[in-house]
Amino acid sequence: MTRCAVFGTGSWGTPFAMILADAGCEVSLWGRRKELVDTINATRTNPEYLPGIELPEGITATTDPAVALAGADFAVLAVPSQTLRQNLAAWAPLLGERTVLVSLMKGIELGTVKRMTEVIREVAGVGADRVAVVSGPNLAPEIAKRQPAASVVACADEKVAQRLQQACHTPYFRPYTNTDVIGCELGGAVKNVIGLAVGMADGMGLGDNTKATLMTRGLAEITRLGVALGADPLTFSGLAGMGDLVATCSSPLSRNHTFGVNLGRGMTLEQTIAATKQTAEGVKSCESVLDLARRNGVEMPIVAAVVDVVHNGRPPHAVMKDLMARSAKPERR
Ligand SMILES: NC(=O)c1ccc[n+]([C@@H]2O[C@H](COP(=O)([O-])OP(=O)(O)OC[C@H]3O[C@@H](n4cnc5c(N)ncnc54)[C@H](O)[C@@H]3O)[C@@H](O)[C@H]2O)c1
Ligand SMILES: O=P(O)(O)OC[C@H](O)CO
Repeated sequence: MTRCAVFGTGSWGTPFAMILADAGCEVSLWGRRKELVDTINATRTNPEYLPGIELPEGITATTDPAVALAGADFAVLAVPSQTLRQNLAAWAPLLGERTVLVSLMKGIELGTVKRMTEVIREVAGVGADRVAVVSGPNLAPEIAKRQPAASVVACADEKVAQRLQQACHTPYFRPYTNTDVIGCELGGAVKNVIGLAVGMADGMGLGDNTKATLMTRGLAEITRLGVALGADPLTFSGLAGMGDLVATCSSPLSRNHTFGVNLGRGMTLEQTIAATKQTAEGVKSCESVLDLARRNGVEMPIVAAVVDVVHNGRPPHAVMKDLMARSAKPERR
């Protein structure tokens, strides 16, 4: 039987553990808080992140990373991106020689501008064939209700991607394989930033033309960055690109979208942060994405506008006006 360790008992780690268990894997779910771990084991629910959802029997929670990783074929990482490096440094010595590390995270590390698989390879000292990504339109509350969804499992080694695909394939979760790790990761990280921009437009009361414009030009920015970093441009018209962008930018379930709505309605950054209980990765990653783009000579005006609002305190309506005042251009260049 396939054994999986899932690190993170939050909004996505918990339903992903559910997917793996429903697909027939034995799952050990690591959490840092003993009270929550005990509650999960005692009640087979995670009342803090997935209230009202019964977890399958194949999941056992633990606070001990060594217990979680014992005999694990896959170690699935679902903690906030900016905490990965520090957490993984503690877990890496406990990894088996063949354990494949799977990133569910959609962020870019601040300062180093590294993708999560780059951080994983560096900290765990593993090759590209032992690192995979799962990314797609996967709003956790819908998956927890077992509503049909698809996703992409990407690994440089297609055979590894196929093994992971099998490990997380259920009647409600349909994973497709891809070998474009860079494209899948960038699609996930940058759509969060575009989700913030579309949320702001929503919050300002702007309509569907504005939102469609931000999404489409946002996808052009994602693709431009991806191509500069060696991704396959076709990845961005797939589930990890356009698919995830559509889900995030249109759903009130998206934390990034909701964060943007609150800013667009006139809440201050402090008020918005206080109102956000879970991880909205784009809030930090907008800065690292812009940094990554600048280091590679890629222009990302929507991402820059989001940074201006979120980190430089400019009002959303002012940055929207600036975006519209940019010089006229051909659609493709
Ligand atoms: N929620 C979704 O719908 C969804 C879907 C796809 C991908 N993701 C991605 O999954 C990743 C995790 O997001 P989430 O939605 O589960 O977030 P979350 O805020 O719901 O949960 C984060 C989990 O990490 C734990 N955590 C927080 N800080 C930590 C630290 N310093 N050390 C160790 N653990 C820590 C929290 O206790 C919690 O269990 C993000 O990168 C997100 O973009 C989320
Ligand atoms: O809630 P968000 O904004 O982190 O989005 C969740 C997922 O990434 C959607 O695929």
